[in-house]
Amino acid sequence: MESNSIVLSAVKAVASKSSNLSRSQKVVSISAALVATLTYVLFKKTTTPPKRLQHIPHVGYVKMLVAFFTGKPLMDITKTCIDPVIANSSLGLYLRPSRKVWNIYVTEPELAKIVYNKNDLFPKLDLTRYNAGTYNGKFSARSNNLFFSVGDEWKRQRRIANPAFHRAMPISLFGMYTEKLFTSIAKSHSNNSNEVDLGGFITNFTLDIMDFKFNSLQDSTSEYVTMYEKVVEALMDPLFYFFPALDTDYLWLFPKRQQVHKELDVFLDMVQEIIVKKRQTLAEQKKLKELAVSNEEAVNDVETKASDKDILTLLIESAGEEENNDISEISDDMLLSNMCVLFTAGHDTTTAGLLFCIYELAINQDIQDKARNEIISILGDEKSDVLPTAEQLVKMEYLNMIIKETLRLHSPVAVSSPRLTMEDCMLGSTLIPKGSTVVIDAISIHRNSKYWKHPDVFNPDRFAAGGEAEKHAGSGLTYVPFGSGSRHCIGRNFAMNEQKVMLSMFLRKYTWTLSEDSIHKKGLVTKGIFLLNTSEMKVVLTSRY
Ligand code: HEM
Repeated sequence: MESNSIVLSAVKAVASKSSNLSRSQKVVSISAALVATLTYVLFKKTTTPPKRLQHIPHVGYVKMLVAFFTGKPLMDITKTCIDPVIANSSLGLYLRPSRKVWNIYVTEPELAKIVYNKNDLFPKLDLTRYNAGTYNGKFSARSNNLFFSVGDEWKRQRRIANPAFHRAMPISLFGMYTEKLFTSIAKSHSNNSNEVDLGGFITNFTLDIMDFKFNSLQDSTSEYVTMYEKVVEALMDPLFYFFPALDTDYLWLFPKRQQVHKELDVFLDMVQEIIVKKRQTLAEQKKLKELAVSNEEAVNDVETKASDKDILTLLIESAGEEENNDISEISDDMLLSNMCVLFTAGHDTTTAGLLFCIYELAINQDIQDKARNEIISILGDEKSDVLPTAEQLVKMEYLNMIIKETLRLHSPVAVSSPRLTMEDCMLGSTLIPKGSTVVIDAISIHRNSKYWKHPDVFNPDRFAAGGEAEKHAGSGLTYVPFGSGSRHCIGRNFAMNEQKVMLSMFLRKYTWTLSEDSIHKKGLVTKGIFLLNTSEMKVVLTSRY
């Protein structure tokens, strides 16, 4: 029945039964009936997918919302709300509610390949307009950065950023910060206990790698770190994410949130200051280099080696090259916007990858031993830290398989950003109407038992040469932790190398098991819905030297 006729029949029903009531009683009854009916109609409208999508099975709106707001781990939500829907459909698609729309989620590798590869038919949805004025909109959901831009602006952003990610890899920087990580871990358990919560340490390690002069490994209570932690918490707040109007038009109702907005302004000013200082340093280095151009040694003194350069330096330098400009002419605002997006895209994801890996190695001691043996065969077993070289990293095949398997089983980016359907089209056997939003469900693809044998089991051998993963060729995209197509993760190699350096040094330095009172004793507990992470990783560490 149409909404109008529901309301009319409700009013008629009340009017017919209220002939004995006084006029004011009648007004009250009819108003109450109207409010109740309108609420029902609105509820029905919100919780039911639109007609044009009703041929695709959907997950329960209320069930999802409750799970979301009660902070249930994504795997629990997947098992209780999503898996049953997928199991009862052969389409390889299902619907899931998002803020104002129902997104189409893709679970079949063949269909994922079409969506990722046909960028003209399924471009990334411009999310910035949904976030205008919100906390996320001020922080990173802006049209002048690589992650959120679309169309020609995105092409320009990608061209600018490409050299920063592909020309040089800061391998020595990763090793240097791993040594700092060891020092700060050693300081923390001088009290004879070997139990360490690695959550905070790894977070600080990956923050320092972004080299915002956070110096979090030395001072985990530094102003930047404290501010940044608050920023992340505020970004992930489900209430304001789901109802962005509360973050803008109705912000006056939430004094605490207003305070959080003010804190963000201070944080952004601090990052801006870092950018200004970095620019000054680079400009001074450039002048010194010009002065010393005839003197080989002096040039080497002023120039930072590519393998030691942090991401901000690389970004400023490659932007300067692309614009064919002096570096002082690149917009500060564009750098700020990109640095903010790299905080979440590059830092949280890698932290999660490392922590999930440490968890899997803690509960699979045989795999930990085998990985350590490989590392020792490459880096030796001296009783001191060894910083691996790029050539040595290539030889760490088993460690590579472990990282890949971790990213399959616990993909930190659980789902892709939404894509917009530009024309009515078929995805497999299903009609996708123009204007629908499509999302790749990496978690479900990675656990699809049609392709992955015993998908819930951690088994790095899947990624051995000639192993299960290779046999999927021709089955579409069965493995998408870094996305695919033109908008695949630009930081993929950066993240893989960062993890390899840290884990190889960590395996040489320590053995570890999961702590008895770890929250993960019965299985990995994650937080987040789109980006997965964990707040705690308590392990018992034994130093090997
Ligand atoms: C384990 C670590 C990482 C994982 C699992 C990961 C995953 C992903 C995924 C799945 C996408 C594509 C999203 C989509 O298609 O909607 C993506 C995009 C992106 N990632 Fe990563 N990422 C990681 C590390 C990094 C690092 C270290 C950086 C930078 C320092 C980075 C920067 C980006 C950027 C800028 C994009 C957007 C690219 C574009 O749209 O052109 N990521 N990442």
